[in-house]
Amino acid sequence: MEVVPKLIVFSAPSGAGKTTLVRHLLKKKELNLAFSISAASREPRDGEQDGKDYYFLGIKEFKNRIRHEDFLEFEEVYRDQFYGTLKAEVERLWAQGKNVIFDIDVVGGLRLKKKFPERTLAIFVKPPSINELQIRLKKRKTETPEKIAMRVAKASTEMATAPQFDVIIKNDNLTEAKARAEQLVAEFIKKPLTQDEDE
Ligand SMILES: Nc1ncnc2c1ncn2[C@@H]1O[C@H](COP(=O)(O)OP(=O)(O)OP(=O)(O)O)[C@@H](O)[C@H]1O
Ligand SMILES: Nc1nc2c(ncn2[C@@H]2O[C@H](COP(=O)(O)O)[C@@H](O)[C@H]2O)c(=O)[nH]1
Repeated sequence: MEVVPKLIVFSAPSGAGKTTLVRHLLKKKELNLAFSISAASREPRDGEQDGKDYYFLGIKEFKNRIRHEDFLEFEEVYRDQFYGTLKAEVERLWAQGKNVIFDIDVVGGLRLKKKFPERTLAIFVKPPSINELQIRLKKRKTETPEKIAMRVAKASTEMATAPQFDVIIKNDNLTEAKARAEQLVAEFIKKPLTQDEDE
């Protein structure tokens, strides 16, 4: 039987802990995961590397790639800030036989689930509260107060999408959230696919 690589999607409002959980899972070699490096139109943060954290495209180049239909999904997540999954990126990782893990916004996450319903596990990361998101983003020190406000302003709409995901992981206690994520992903990866998909 052909082994079909899976898609593991982590979505949530900004500051909920997607990146933290994804980085934790990537250390678990037995899960055979590879990170889908998204394209982004924003500037890199201190310490972020092009081709590792994101493919940092300028806005012009990003729009050019949209016109060429290079994206599996893309979204203007915040005003003038585009993010997207390149078709070529997912194909590259599938060719290596890897299960692909995504850290993407809720709209993008649900789009991928719709495109690949059987082979995707769509996980929503739920923070304890919207106020806690603000506290975490302030502590992370990567965003200006204006950008934090913009991200938090979107959080309640994003929280409302949680029931559309396959599963919700509460991220109040990080140790427990990591353990739950590991358990869910390991189970899903082992599960045989029930049907072929028209992709
Ligand atoms: N359970 C937790 N308790 C306290 N702090 C946490 C917890 N989980 C993550 N954090 C911290 O909260 C901050 C936000 O986490 P992270 O960057 O993983 O969020 P994110 O959902 O990826 O956000 P973004 O969408 O902005 O990239 C980080 O500084 C991280 O260390
Ligand atoms: N729809 C998509 N959303 C994405 C993608 N890559 C990242 N993101 C999401 O954007 C926000 C902001 O990210 P940040 O790195 O600036 O904090 C966050 O929700 C990411 O998950 C993507 O390819 N498609």
